[in-house]
Formats: sequence, structure tokens, C-alpha cells
Amino acid sequence: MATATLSATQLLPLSLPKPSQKPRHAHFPFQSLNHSPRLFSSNGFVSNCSPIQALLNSTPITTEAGSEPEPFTLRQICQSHVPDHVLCKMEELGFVVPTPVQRQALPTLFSGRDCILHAQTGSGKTLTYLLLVFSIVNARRSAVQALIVVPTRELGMQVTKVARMLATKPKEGELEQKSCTVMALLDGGMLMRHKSWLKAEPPTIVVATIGSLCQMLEKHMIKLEAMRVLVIDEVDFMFSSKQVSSLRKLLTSYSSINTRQTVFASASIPQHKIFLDKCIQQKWTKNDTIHVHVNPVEPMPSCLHHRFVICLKNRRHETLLSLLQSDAPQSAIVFVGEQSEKSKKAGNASSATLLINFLKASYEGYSDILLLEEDMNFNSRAASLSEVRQAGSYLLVSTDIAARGLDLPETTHIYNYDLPRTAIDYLHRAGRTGRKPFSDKKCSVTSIIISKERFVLEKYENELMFNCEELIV
Ligand SMILES: Nc1ncnc2c1ncn2[C@@H]1O[C@H](COP(=O)(O)OP(=O)(O)OP(=O)(O)O)[C@@H](O)[C@H]1O
Repeated sequence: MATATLSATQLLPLSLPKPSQKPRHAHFPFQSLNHSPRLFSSNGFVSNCSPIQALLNSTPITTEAGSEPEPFTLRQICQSHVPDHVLCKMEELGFVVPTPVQRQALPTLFSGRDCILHAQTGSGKTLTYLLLVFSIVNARRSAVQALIVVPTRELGMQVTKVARMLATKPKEGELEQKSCTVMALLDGGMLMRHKSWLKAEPPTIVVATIGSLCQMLEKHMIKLEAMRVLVIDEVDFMFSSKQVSSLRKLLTSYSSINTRQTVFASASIPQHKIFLDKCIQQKWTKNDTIHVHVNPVEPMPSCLHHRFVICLKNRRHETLLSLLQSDAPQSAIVFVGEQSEKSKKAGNASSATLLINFLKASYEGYSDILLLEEDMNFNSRAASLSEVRQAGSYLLVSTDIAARGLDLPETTHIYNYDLPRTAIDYLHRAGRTGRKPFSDKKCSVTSIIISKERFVLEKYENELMFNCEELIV
């Protein structure tokens, strides 16, 4: 059985095309680049790209004599694999310089091998697997060729949005490629509409939650015979969820490892060596699956400042209030534990609701404080998230539903109003901050605990290799 784990150093140097007599380039701005129509691409041909490419071609880099060349651009890594219009769109969106996971994983992914993509929260795994998807699918073929499975509707909407932006058809006359269609087949969606769509013309890429997907598979509404790439995002969460049997069925009965490339992604893959062996044994992935583990010694972004406050159990509201008053964060998420079934049955308000009511009455830092929890209906959940995304400044009170995969990159402060249940939950909550392209900002994660919870937090510190500073409020 050939298993492999690649760390950053093992994967380098990359066998990529040389930047052929071009000047090497310095640091590039990610955002606010206006678009101009025709510029020289890195292969020397005229292409319809954003000015980022011009910047790449014109800005000489200043490196110390004898030092290693600067990293390749995403375009250089993807050039012979991903269609040019997708690359142009990618650059227009500000994705020019690869993140470490993109630099390390893309060549492996383009080689066709199955892969376990294991890298920090907010490190750009979504774009990594989407670029693979676009390198494989053929927009002219009317069949589902790529399937991306995600744990929540919210994450599904986010991934769909990025995939649709990358797939956007170039303006009439510029290029003739037919663009890929992306269907979001997510819990809470309108399956009737999807049925008509699937009958009329199957989409190229489907982003699905496992529940909705299996409904469609069981009714033979969706066919996976032409599927060439399968991505399972937040894979550790998916395998520990109630829907694990559907997931196993998808991996082994509804499709076969021989006809697809399989990618499992997450920031946390506990016991990853055992997991890799199991993937191969169970035929979820092929024998030569690669584990791309980026920065294993630093499972969380290094810019995070971890703090804790000890308070009495009945003083949590007031403690959070004084933290908010002293931090005055522009954008923050407060994580609360889920309401127990017993408390729900007794008709009690959830602790998230009680907390929001308290903050609304006593804190004037935000015009609106938003709520996101599992028990809200899908429309209210979507409304909360869209308000958060549109607001320049927000305070979101949420259960762990917002902890997995959600990209709200402006978030600078995380508050654990309730301590997460596991170190992995801590990692994912903390990972809602310190995300690219805002990862240079000073971001903090503050846990409000009672004194007997200190040892639990210490356990998380050891497991995740971070230090927590005590704050006296
Ligand atoms: N090459 C890049 N340059 C600049 N920004 C990037 C690049 N790649 C991704 N990003 C941005 O980084 C942020 C995080 O990316 P993404 O959501 O894919 O993280 P992730 O690794 O999936 O995190 P998580 O494990 O929390 O789901 C997004 O806002 C994305 O737009």
C-alpha cells in the first residue's frame, strides 16, 4: 500500500515552468485593481486579463544576491491546466500570489492524484480545489463532472459564489468558451426547481450538502457517471456527522475511485496517518493518495492573540460587555454553545437569544447585533449572513454553525462566550479570524471561562500548541 505524507519542505522545489526570462516580481496588492482589457500574460501572449498581470510583468523584484527565486504566481502554477478565462477571472478577483497551500498542493492535484488537503483555517483551500475542478471539467459537455460536498448550506452558498465568479462567461465577442454552470444543491433549497434544471441540462459542477444530494441520487434525478472530481470539504466534520453512512455510500456505491479524482479538505484531520490508511483501505481514495500537510507545527494562523478571562458563572454577560467596551472591535463573532434538547423542550430561550437581548439593551457599539443558530429557518440564517457580509462593522452571535468554513475575513475578534467542546472546535472558531487577505491584522480570540474550566483550556493550548494570556477585567 503506497501512502505518502508531504510536508512543505518535501514538496519543494516544485517542478513548474520556469518564469522564462521574465523579471521576478515583488509583493503585489490583492485588491482595488481596476481592469484594463488587453495585457501581456506571463507566457508572452496577449490575453484579456486584469492589470495585475501587467504589474507582474513590469515590476522587477529586489532579491538579495544568491537568494531563492520569489514564489511563482498562481497563473504560472495553473497555466497549462486551467482555462485562461478562469485565470483572468481569478486575477480580477485579486488572487495572484499563491498561498502556501495553493503553491504546495496545486502541482500534486494537477498530476491527478487523490489528495488530503490539510492546511490552516483561512489559508485558501477553497480556491485550491476549485482550480483543480476548473482544470478538469469540460464546459461543452452537458453532464455533472465535479461534485463538491459541504457540511452546511452557508458554506455551500459561499463555495458556489466563488465557483460561479470564476466560471463567469467572458463578455460577448471576447472569448468563445461556453462557461461552466454551477448548481447549489443545498438543504433548505428548492429541490423542485433543481429537478427541472437537472432534467433540462445537467450542470457542470454541483455544490451539495449530503442530505439534498442523496435525495436526488435516490430519486435518480442526478447522475454521477460522468463525475471526474469529487471534493469533500470539512472532511473530518463530515465523517463525524450523523450523515456518515450517506457519505460512505457516495464514496463507494454512487461513484468509484477509478473514475474520479478525490480530494478531502480540512484544517483539522485528527490522526491523519490512520485516516489516510483508512481512506485507502475502504476505497474512498486510491492507493497513491497524497497527504498535503501545510505548516503542521502551526495549526492556527500565527497572527492570533489568545486570551482568557476568568469570571463567575452568572457574570458572563457583564464580562463580555466589558471586553467589548474595552476592545471596541469593528467586526466580531461571539460563539455560544448550542441549546440542549431539554432546555428547548422546556420552552426556554436559547443562551444566544438571551445574550443578544442583553447586548442590545446595554451595548451601543453596533447598530444591529445579528444571530445565527441551527434552529433558525434557512431564510433567517441567510438574511443574518447577508447583513453581516454587507455591513462594514458587525457583531455576530452564533453557535458553532458559523465555525466551519465560513469566510467573514474582516472579523478581527472572536469571543468564546462558552468554551468550545473540543480543541478542534476551538481551532475552527479561532479560524474565523486571521484570514487572508486580512491575516496581517492583529486578531484576538478571547475565552470567557469559570475557574474550573481553566484546565480544559490548558488542554486545548497543549493540543493546538498556543499560549493563552490571562486578562483581568
Ligand atoms: N491566493 C490568494 N490571494 C489572496 N487571497 C486569497 C487567496 N486564496 C484565497 N484567498 C482568500 O482567503 C480567504 C480564505 O480562503 P478559504 O475560505 O478558501 O479558506 P479555507 O482554507 O477554506 O479556510 P477554512 O478551513 O476556514 O474553511 C478567502 O477570503 C479567500 O478569498
